[in-house]
Amino acid sequence: MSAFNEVKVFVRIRPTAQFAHELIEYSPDEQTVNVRLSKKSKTAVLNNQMSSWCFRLSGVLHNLSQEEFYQQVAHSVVLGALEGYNGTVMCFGQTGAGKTFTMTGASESYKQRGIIPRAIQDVFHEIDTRVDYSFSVHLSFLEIYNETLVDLLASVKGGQTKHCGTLSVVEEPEGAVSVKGLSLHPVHSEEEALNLLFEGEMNKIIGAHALNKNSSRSHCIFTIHIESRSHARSNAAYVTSKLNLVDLAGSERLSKTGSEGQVQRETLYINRSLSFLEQAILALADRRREHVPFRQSKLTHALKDSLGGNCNTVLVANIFGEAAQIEETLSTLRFAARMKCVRTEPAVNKHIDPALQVQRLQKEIQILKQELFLHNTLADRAGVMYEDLSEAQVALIKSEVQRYLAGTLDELRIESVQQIQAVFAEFKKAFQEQEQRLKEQTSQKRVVVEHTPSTSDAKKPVKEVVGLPASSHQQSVTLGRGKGKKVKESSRKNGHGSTGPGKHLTMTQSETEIVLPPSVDESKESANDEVKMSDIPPSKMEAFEVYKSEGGSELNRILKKNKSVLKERLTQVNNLTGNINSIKWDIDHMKTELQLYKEQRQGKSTSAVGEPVLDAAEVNLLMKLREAKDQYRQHYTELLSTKAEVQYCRHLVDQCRMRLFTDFESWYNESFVLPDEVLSIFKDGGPIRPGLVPLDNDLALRAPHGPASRRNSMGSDTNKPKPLATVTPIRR
Ligand SMILES: Nc1ncnc2c1ncn2[C@@H]1O[C@H](COP(=O)(O)OP(=O)(O)OP(=O)(O)O)[C@@H](O)[C@H]1O
Repeated sequence: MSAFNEVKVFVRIRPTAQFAHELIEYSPDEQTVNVRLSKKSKTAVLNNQMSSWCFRLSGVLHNLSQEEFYQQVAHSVVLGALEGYNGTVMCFGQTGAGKTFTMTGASESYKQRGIIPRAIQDVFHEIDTRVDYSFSVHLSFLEIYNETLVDLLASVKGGQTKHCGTLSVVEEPEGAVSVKGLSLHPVHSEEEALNLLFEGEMNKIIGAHALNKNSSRSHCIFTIHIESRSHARSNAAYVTSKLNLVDLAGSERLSKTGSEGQVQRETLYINRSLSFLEQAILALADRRREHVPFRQSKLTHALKDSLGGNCNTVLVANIFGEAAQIEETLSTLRFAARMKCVRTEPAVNKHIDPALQVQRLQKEIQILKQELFLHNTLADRAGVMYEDLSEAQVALIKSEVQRYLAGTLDELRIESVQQIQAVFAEFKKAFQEQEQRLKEQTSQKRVVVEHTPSTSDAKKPVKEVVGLPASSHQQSVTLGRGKGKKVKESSRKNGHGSTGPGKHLTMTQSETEIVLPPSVDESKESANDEVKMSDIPPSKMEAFEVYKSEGGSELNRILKKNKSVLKERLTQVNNLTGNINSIKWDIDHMKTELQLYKEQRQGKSTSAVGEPVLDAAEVNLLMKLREAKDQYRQHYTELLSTKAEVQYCRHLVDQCRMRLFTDFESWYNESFVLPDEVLSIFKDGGPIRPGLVPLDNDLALRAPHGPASRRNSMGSDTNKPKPLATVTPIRR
């Protein structure tokens, strides 16, 4: 079935010997009905221009047996219901046109049985063939009489109903509707279901009528509720559906039927509810309409999900074929044509059984745990636990986190997700406690006095004082632009008591005065400081220059010194390399010359013991060669040692630079970025302690000798050195 379906609309013409062929014509394709009203027609109330209508429908069914009619109209809807699609088959039309005959059939003949008994038979027949599924079927039978909901099976035992009292239509999630209080009767066979149908039929309200001696005076909705589950073991999903078989009360004209009293009252109700049904259909057919007035009557409300929901809907328009009824026939066909424009969106009603789903998931967890155990065993982590942590384990994690935050524990051992969660929970708790403490401290310490400046005060600078005695405000504070981010004490700015970069910044007015009672420490620290304020923090470049000349001057001096030592050592390396290469060249040259001497001497002068006799020039050359080799070794050793020094110097320069940057960042954040509340946490002490770190004199390159031992004391060198000049090794 497609995503969107048009409602299928069939016309059924009640057989008659006086069929008005001159007025009603249906085409051979059996999908079109033409209605003509001639001027001569007694009942014609329409003008000449509007005397002919053509209605295109899903089928015009005339002289069809009940079986043929069922197969064409209802069989596919019944099959859909067994698949999980809701279905509705509804008969509409004039009193006596054959709605009940179509829906229930003639009681005197089995062959003449209508859609409901055939649908029941179809359902149970299909259930028998679908052996892979288990089905449960329930029935309900609702009557709407004079806008009152009546349970036609209320008197039957064994029904299930969740609510007692008056029946009411209730809306369920996703646009479905149900009738609260309506009894649902489980049925296991066609016979059981038919018995309930007959029982309900007996309770229907029927009255004698001019056009029908057994006229239905109410709307009746017979519903087959189907639930099916696959026999596949682990399948927690199941589908449900409702098959609504609706026999509407007949539309009629009071004037025509001459009804009086009770029947007249019923007729008024019937006509009113059918008129609301038409309005709902009109709204549904017009796709631009957002609101559909379903709640105007019990009938439209009860049929809400059948008309505009996820349902396969079929309308049977029952008409007379006689000339006398042509106006009602026209009106029924108009309704049918509108209904054909309504679209529904059939969808299978899938559900998940929570109990089965839990069982399935538990089994899955079990398997996953086994797999995890196997994996951990193979990865040598067999001891890792995945169960909930015990109180003792939680307490241990808590103490470890506290030690970690206090800095007495370097690492937290994490082996499972449970642990991670517990650790994070502890972190969160610690953070919240700290925050709470902070709030309490702030509320105790801070007294904010809002001050609205008088006209005369408006142009004067207004003061903001942080932690200073009231008497010292005026001398100690100059104000920023008002919306300024921070006001910092200069002692914090430079970290070593000197004036920070605040002095470079613009000072203007603020509009509030905040007076704080001083703490002892704060008053001590700030009493002599001139506080300068700015609304925008200085650029980092600018601030860095200031920092290097003030708070970070000592570190900067050491860095510069280290750099110059490094430069000196690099020059030495380059000089030594040059020397070594030139000695090597000399050595090679001398070796070539000696080789020549050796060749010239070949077979000539030898001593008494057979050794070659060297001349003075050759001896001289040999001595020079030895000297050059000694020199080479000496320079080479020196080069190695200088290179080691270069490495070490480079390491220290990098460390100095890092330290300068880190300290600058802390100083910058404390001076311009971090809120006072955070800074006060640091002041009060605690595990977190960013900020200025005392200078470490070990970073100074006082005596760059013995590089190996110093390098060890500084830890491993992770920075890559620049390549130095290379030397050519000599063969010894
Ligand atoms: N297609 C048909 N073939 C044979 N008989 C029919 C057919 N349609 C209707 N009838 C007969 O017409 C009479 C009236 O039909 P029916 O009771 O079904 O009308 P109705 O539309 O339900 O009327 P009401 O709205 O008053 O209940 C019945 O006796 C019924 O057997």
